[in-house]
Amino acid sequence: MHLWIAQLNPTVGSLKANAQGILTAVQEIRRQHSLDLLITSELALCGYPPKDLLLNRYFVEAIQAELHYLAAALPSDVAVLVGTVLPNPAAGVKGEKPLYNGAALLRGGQVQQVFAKQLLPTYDVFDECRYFAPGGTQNLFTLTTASDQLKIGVTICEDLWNNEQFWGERHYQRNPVAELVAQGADLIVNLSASPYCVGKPRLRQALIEHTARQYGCPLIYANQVGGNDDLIFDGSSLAVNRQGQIVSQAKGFREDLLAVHWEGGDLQPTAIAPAAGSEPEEIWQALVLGVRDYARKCGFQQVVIGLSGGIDSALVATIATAALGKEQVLGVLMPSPYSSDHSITDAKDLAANLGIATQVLPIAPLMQTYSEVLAPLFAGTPSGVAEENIQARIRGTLLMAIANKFGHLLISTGNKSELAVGYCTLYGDMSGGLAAIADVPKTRVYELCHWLNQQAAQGQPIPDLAIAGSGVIPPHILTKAPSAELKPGQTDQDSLPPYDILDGILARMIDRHQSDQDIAAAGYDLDLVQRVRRMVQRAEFKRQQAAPGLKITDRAFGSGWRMPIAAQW
Ligand SMILES: Nc1ncnc2c1ncn2[C@@H]1O[C@H](COP(=O)(O)OP(=O)(O)OC[C@H]2O[C@@H]([n+]3cccc(C(=O)O)c3)[C@H](O)[C@@H]2O)[C@@H](O)[C@H]1O
Ligand SMILES: Nc1ncnc2c1ncn2[C@@H]1O[C@H](COP(=O)(O)OP(=O)(O)OP(=O)(O)O)[C@@H](O)[C@H]1O
Ligand SMILES: NC(=O)CC[C@H](N)C(=O)O
Repeated sequence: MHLWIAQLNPTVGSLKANAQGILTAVQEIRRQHSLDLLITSELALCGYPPKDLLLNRYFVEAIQAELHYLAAALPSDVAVLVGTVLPNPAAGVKGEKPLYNGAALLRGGQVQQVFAKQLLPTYDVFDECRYFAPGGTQNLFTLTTASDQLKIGVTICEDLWNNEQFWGERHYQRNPVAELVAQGADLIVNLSASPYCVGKPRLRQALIEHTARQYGCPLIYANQVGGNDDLIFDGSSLAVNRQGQIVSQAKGFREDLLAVHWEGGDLQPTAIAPAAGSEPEEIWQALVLGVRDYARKCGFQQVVIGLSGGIDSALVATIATAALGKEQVLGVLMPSPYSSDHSITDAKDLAANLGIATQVLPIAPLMQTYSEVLAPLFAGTPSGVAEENIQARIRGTLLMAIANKFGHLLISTGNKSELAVGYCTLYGDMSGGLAAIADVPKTRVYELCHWLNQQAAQGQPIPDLAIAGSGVIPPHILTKAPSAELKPGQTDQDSLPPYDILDGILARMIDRHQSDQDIAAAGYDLDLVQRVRRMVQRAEFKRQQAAPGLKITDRAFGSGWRMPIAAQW
């Protein structure tokens, strides 16, 4: 039997385009191959996550209409299992939610059978209990072709994740995979929308291999690809046989159509994508996809970035160049009287390497005007953070003026370490529509830049990036001390602990939820840990006004981070 995975990049809400994508996939496969069943990702018709669009009755009705249109438009001899929202017939009874997160089997011009997700993730970035009711247990169907008959068990993303043997603990009462195997499934399929974070593709693969081995049941895993707001979906769909060996594997971070072949009672080897790259390569691909899709799906072609000659803006400009093309990126250099000479030369060297256009807008006259206007009010006070922040705010205003004038998207450059402790200026360097590296700790920023330069030096390809100059990040950007250059001789380490120490503390505090004592026990100074926690808590008001940031870690300051602001704990 010829089973296929459609690893597609839906835009949330673009129902017609998403349905057309599925139809085109069917046509493309059928031009050269046989196709018995096509499996899409979770909520492929409306895109994942649709969030509160689901509270709109007309949106839900439009999805149903599109589902029936798609069923009618498909060739009648092909079966398609499409991820979609379904009405819950028991809506309203004892407070039941009105919808299921489900899948519809389209065959013979109609919706032949429907299946509902049973385990609804409601943690981190997921909020499915807000919209959906958990499904029942009727999730099997039989696929019959001239040569074979196959009992297929349908699961949707989280349904696969409650594996007590794999995790060493149980997360839900029910285990949909075990139930389907007990009901006689020959094969489990999983329609997923599983967002990326560092290490997630490997974790998923291990879970899938383990599950297939544990139940002696082959498994097909179809994941969404693409960026949707803060989330990046890596795809990395795959199929494993009953021994848990990979038989088909799709590309990561790209759309792909993947053949999965069933014969002799098991899945047989077909297409294996090249092995996953290194961790920096994976993060690089995620960020490039995240920036590209955010811009594309919001309707932007060009972006503007403030280039300080520092490492953060250098990395962001490089990501944007790979995401959108060098002609689509404008770097703006805005020296102040406190800017070092190298802030200009390093930024220009970077722009030459990337082949992007630059503009220089000196900000001294504006600083002077601000100072004169504020002089009567500020008279007799020492110059301090307020004056320093004016520089950042002048730059933010100029960048937003350019964004407005030319219809560009302003990409802000703050990293996770700064955002965590509030080392950034509201309405200043925090201005912008997308915070590309907001979930990348400063030490990772360095690691990514070193990786880029290493790839270039060794003549190794960097996915999506064609370098115009001799290298990528000018070496001086990597070696100089990080500085906001808001007053003479300033460095980040005047206000913050060294970044390797700060990031070590932050990873334990934020990603791993450790107490100050736990962190101190790992070798960090308790006073410093407590100071960092205070900074993190105090900066919540800034984070809640920040542009959305692309999630690449286990715990990002985005939709999965919900902290009070006016709180003291
Ligand atoms: N809970 C709360 N809710 C709402 N608003 C609150 C607030 N707490 C303070 N505020 C307000 O926020 C103001 C403070 O925030 P803000 O004006 O942003 O400024 P602030 O945090 O005081 O200063 C910015 C810091 O970031 C550093 N910086 C700036 C720019 C770039 C970089 C870099 O390296 O990239 C570093 C800079 O050197 C300075 O240490 C307060 O004056 C107050 O008005
Ligand atoms: N002289 C400048 N010209 C243009 N943009 C600037 C300039 N200084 C700061 N910016 C913008 O403000 C952001 C914050 O920069 P700042 O130098 O204060 O801190 P940083 O976190 O070390 O960032 P970077 O490593 O990019 O310098 C920069 O990334 C850049 O987008
Ligand atoms: N959409 C989902 O159900 C995703 C939940 C799942 N644990 C994941 O991240 O892969």
